[in-house]
Amino acid sequence: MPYGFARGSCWTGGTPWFTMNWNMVGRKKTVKSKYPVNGKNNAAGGVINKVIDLEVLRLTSEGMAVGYYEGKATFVPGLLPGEIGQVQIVEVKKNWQRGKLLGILKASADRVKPPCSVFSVCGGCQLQHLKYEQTLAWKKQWVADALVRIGKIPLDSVTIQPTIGMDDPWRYRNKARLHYGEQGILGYYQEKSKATVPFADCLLISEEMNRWVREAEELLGKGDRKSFPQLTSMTFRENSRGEGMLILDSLPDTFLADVSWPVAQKLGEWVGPGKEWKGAEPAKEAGAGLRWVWGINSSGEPERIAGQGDFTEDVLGGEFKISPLAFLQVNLTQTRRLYSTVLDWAELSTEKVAWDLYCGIGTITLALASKAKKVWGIEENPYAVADARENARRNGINNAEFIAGKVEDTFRQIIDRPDIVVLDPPRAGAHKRVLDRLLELGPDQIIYVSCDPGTLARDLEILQSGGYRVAEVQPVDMFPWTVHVECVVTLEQA
Ligand SMILES: C[S@@+](CC[C@H](N)C(=O)[O-])C[C@H]1O[C@@H](n2cnc3c(N)ncnc32)[C@H](O)[C@@H]1O
Repeated sequence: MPYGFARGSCWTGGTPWFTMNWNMVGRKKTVKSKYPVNGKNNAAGGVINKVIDLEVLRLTSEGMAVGYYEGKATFVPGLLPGEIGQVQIVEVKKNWQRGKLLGILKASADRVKPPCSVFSVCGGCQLQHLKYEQTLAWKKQWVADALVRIGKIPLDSVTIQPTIGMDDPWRYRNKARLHYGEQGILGYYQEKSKATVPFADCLLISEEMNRWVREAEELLGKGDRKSFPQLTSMTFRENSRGEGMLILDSLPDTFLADVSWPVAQKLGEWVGPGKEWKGAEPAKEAGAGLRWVWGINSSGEPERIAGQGDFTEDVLGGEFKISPLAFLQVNLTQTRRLYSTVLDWAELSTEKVAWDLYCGIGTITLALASKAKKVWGIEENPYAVADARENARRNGINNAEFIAGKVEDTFRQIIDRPDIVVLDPPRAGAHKRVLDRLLELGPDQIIYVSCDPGTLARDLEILQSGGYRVAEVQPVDMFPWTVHVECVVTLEQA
């Protein structure tokens, strides 16, 4: 799914740092090691159920505490560096073992009480037990470790800035994906599990979005869900004006063919009609509140169920239309800081051509276009490309051109050589063909935006081996209280 609540770990996570190698952030080999849940294997020299005292040295990239017991790396959730915990061993492997925390014997001065009542079971946040400033320091360190260990980039050759944090790091998410649990209750998934965690108030989303979740449960869950049992999950999005969009996943074809008319009518009454539903109430006045309901049909296409007009967001002074399946960064406050860093670092002039690869709805593209001679954007999601073209029109930009398709398959359609390339790939990083092409073309500057330090470092090593120098790295806390971190990196010809 191209949208959803950022769950659990980054994809390099789960593997202890000491066993990480290039392949583990490579393109072919998928890392499956995710601390298996049953602990039957004790053929590796450890003792299942043994209770030990463990001193924690550091956190893994998944936020898991790690210390050594009799020379064996031991992983435990819930502890912090410097702490000593009483731990029961639940799984033993040749090189590592996993434990369950029984109690904290020595607490860190950086420990805080997690404000969320379901923090210990929900897979959404991993760091609510650590002081916010320390989470920022830990994220900078995680980026530095990845650059050194995976990217082979000497730390004395690059400036890594402190992580840009938030003044108020709560209720920042503009999107949440919920799953049905027992009795039609909506919740997030638990860490590494499909079991749902119901919640009364998720502190990462607005109070308003929390209310929509509860209303959706009433309308679509507890009562009417049996009219469309295939509906297993849904996504809410909210813009900075407090307007909301609900996207229902995997609708049975019959839903859109009116069989579930009572449900559709309820949705129409909730947000105002979109389709010409029989007997629907007139559309509500525009304004804050849930305004749109879309369904994803069995072909994976979005269909409007209720609400009129477009879901839009204001980014750096521009107005952007966002289709239900198009990507938008989940934290608008930090997105503005991220994009401002890109714009500050981009050495652009009206003589220069820029490429914006993996451009989404064209947010970065259009910001670059106002300073450049011409900007080319490439994006594979057809709905996002249509939005990008519409967004250029709405914002009066006529020097940006968009290509629909995978970057690795379409970059040769761009007829202008770039002076500067911005790339913002998904978590898996850039395709090797894309990096090779950049090395062939040799733009003066490459700005790499990434949400995964592991794949970022892997790709930076390739660019560095091909003649670029990593000049500066700016981590941005796009996902407070989680182990995720966003980075902007500028590279110049060595
Ligand atoms: C991290 S988002 C960045 C989007 C945009 N730069 C922004 O800030 O909103 C990555 C984008 O790359 C797109 N994408 C993923 N794989 C792609 C590929 N191989 N070629 C082109 N676009 C791709 C996704 O659809 C998504 O819109």
